[in-house]
Amino acid sequence: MSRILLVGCGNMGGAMLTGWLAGGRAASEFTVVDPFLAEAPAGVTLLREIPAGDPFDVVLLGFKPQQFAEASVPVGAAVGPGTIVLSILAGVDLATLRGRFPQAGAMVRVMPNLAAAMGKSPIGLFGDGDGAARAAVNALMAPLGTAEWLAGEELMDVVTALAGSGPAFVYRLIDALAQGAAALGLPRDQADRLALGMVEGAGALAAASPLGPGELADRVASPGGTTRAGLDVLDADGRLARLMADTLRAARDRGAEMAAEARAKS
Ligand SMILES: NC(=O)C1=CN([C@@H]2O[C@H](COP(=O)(O)OP(=O)(O)OC[C@H]3O[C@@H](n4cnc5c(N)ncnc54)[C@H](OP(=O)(O)O)[C@@H]3O)[C@@H](O)[C@H]2O)C=CC1
Ligand SMILES: O=C(O)[C@@H]1CCC=N1
Repeated sequence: MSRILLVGCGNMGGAMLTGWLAGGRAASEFTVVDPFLAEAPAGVTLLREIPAGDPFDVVLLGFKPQQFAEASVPVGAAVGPGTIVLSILAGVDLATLRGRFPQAGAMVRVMPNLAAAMGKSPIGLFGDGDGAARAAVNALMAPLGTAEWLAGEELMDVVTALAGSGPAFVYRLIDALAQGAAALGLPRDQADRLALGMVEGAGALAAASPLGPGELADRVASPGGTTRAGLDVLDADGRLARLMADTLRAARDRGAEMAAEARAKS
């Protein structure tokens, strides 16, 4: 039984809370501080300000990076030498976070996505603290998905682009597939259903298969068939690969800019 404080419980903090509760953690372990959140799940304490009293075991920073300079100040009162502070803030680097919470037992950057609510999020981790703190973070992340510690902090912005922002890129792809099918005459609602079902099944199959995505694509493509004709369009001049590389680079670079903005303000 831990005392866990969520500071900012919007889309992402809320998804993590949902995942933890669905994974069996007791609601009574959680306190949420959020200025306007109308209600918290049953049994979770909802407050408007950081409470006085003993430091929490875990504090999750769940507000936006642009709010860091102001929102992080009162949080210090909830952090002691035994506290693990987790930050899901895109960009904001470990040194900036540490500067604000020098007393924390461990400071760990966490990059999940909204599928944490279903226990299906990839999660990038980078931080300090000892082996016991790392083990505690691993246990905390387990109900939310698959966590991986990163070898260097510079990789955090890449993982943010891939694992954190990635769902939005996939949603755009699903939409574009449906739009393309609709342009070829399929009713739009039917195109939406089929595109989503196809992506769901393809993802599940890839996750269950020992084959990599390249090999799986080749299995779909019969020689001289329809798939090869489509793949030839995606692959011409590395079109899709270049588009994805540009997309991830833009997201990665924005993370670095946000880190600089937070550094300058704190
Ligand atoms: N959305 C996503 O898919 C992902 C987001 N992230 C990260 O998660 C964080 C939150 O993003 P997201 O959930 O999308 O944003 P939201 O705006 O949905 O959530 C932020 C929450 O923090 C609250 N808040 C604002 N100021 C304070 C304060 N001073 N103290 C406590 N709470 C405060 C907000 O309240 P109010 O709305 O009233 O201002 C809001 O409920 C960001 O740092 C982002 O980088 C990381 C991975 C994925
Ligand atoms: O868009 C953002 O900045 C956040 C971080 C990753 C997903 N959402």
